Amino acid sequence: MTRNILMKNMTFKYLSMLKPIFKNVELNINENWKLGLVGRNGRGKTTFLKILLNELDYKGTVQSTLDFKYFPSYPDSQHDLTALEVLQRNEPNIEVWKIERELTYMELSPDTLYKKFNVLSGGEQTKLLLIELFLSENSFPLIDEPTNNLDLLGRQIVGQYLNNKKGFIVVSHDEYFLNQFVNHILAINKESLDLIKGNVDTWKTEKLNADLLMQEENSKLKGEIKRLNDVSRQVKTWGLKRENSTKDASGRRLAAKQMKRAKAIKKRTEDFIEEKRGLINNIEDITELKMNVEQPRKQILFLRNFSILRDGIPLFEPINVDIYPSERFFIEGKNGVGKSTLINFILGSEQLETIGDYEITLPKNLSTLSQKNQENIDFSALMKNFSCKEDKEEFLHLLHQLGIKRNHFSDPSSKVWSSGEQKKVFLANALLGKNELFIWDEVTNSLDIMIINQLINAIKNYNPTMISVDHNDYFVNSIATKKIELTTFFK
Ligand SMILES: Nc1ncnc2c1ncn2[C@@H]1O[C@H](COP(=O)(O)OP(=O)(O)OP(=O)(O)O)[C@@H](O)[C@H]1O
Repeated sequence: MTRNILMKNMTFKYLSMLKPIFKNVELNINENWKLGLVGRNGRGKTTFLKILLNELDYKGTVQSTLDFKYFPSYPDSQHDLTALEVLQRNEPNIEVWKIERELTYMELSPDTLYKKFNVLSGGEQTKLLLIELFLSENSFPLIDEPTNNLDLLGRQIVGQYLNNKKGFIVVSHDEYFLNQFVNHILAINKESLDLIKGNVDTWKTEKLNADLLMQEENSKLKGEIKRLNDVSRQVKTWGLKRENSTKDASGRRLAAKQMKRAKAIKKRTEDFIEEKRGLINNIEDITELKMNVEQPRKQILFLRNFSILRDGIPLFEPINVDIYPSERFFIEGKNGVGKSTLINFILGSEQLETIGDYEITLPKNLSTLSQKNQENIDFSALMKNFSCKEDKEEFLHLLHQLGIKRNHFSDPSSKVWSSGEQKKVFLANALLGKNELFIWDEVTNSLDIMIINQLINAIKNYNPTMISVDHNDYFVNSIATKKIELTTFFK
């Protein structure tokens, strides 16, 4: 007998919020589905998973006998466990050969198991934690944004891995990744939830058609609202006129009747708007993002037969690179090949031994964005850091363009920000002021596809000079003018 997740009339609201994130949700999810959970930043994807894990106080019912397991669940770094110990923490009796088999599917070497988990790369840790989810047969994995530490190849391997499993929910903004394995989509829209059979493309086509219909419906609704408002105003004016011009009792009665009618029409208009609000608001809107860009005056980067040495050994095969103003240069290569190290070297933040020749001319006004999405942003410190009121205003304005409303920011420290919202704070910070060079490491991580599109349009419009690393193929191919693939020195 297959088991299900059954939601009935489920409503949930965080205390600090005015509106509920979920209202009267009715869902029936089958345990065998490979379900992609999608939706814009801050819509409530992680919240949905927390509801399934029974960590939040919702109204209504959520029934399931499934044993939910959440990703990522990193081990406490103080315990200094080996990868094998991490994988056996919930399944102490599992045989090692079974774990090794999973490692092969993930293209990890068996000796990874005997290394300390803490020293492994982000991509390796992700793969191991995903393997852990599927070790116990009865568990139902809830996988929250697994791609952040994975390069393109890693995303393909994990995609294939998940394709061979069944029964899980995955949250991701990477559509290519999801399309490798999902067979159902649950989309959190502005005002509704869509549950469909198919992959992200199926859902997008259906959503596009629904949006087109809704746009038509919307203009009809707006016309109807205008007509009702006009009628109500007209009847009120007549009533007022009559009230002022008549002295006899029957005239006054008629005037009072007309005023009553005007009020009734007004009430009807308001009820109508309230009833249709969901329809009117469900279409996604997006504003234009502005960038303040100046071109550097000189060549930025000159590398000849260049590589960085670690313990006297080149990290990657020597490279030759020239970067000129208005070029957008992307550094590619597998996890761990040295992309971030190269960026840190260019920025001068790490003193490293090198081979070959190099010349780096960094302009004065530099925008940087680092790979780590820092947890628990200290908002009060951030706000204090603004040297003037104008900067703070510009920052809030940029956040607004990225879809974070001012009232969301009124008491920022009282909230737990979603990963995408946190990323937007860093992005807004990186967009402040006029910049000549943008050095961005993994800007697209955690951002939803609409924000990525907004960023692509801004970059195409304002033509900034960039040096960047990113694993989102769509983003890179849309804006890169030059790319280099770093390859490991020892194959
Ligand atoms: N404990 C909390 N208290 C108040 N607000 C919260 C809390 N946790 C999350 N939120 C808010 O609830 C909303 C939904 O958050 P959630 O993390 O579920 O979004 P998400 O869809 O997973 O976003 P992302 O795509 O950015 O990861 C966000 O606006 C977030 O700021």
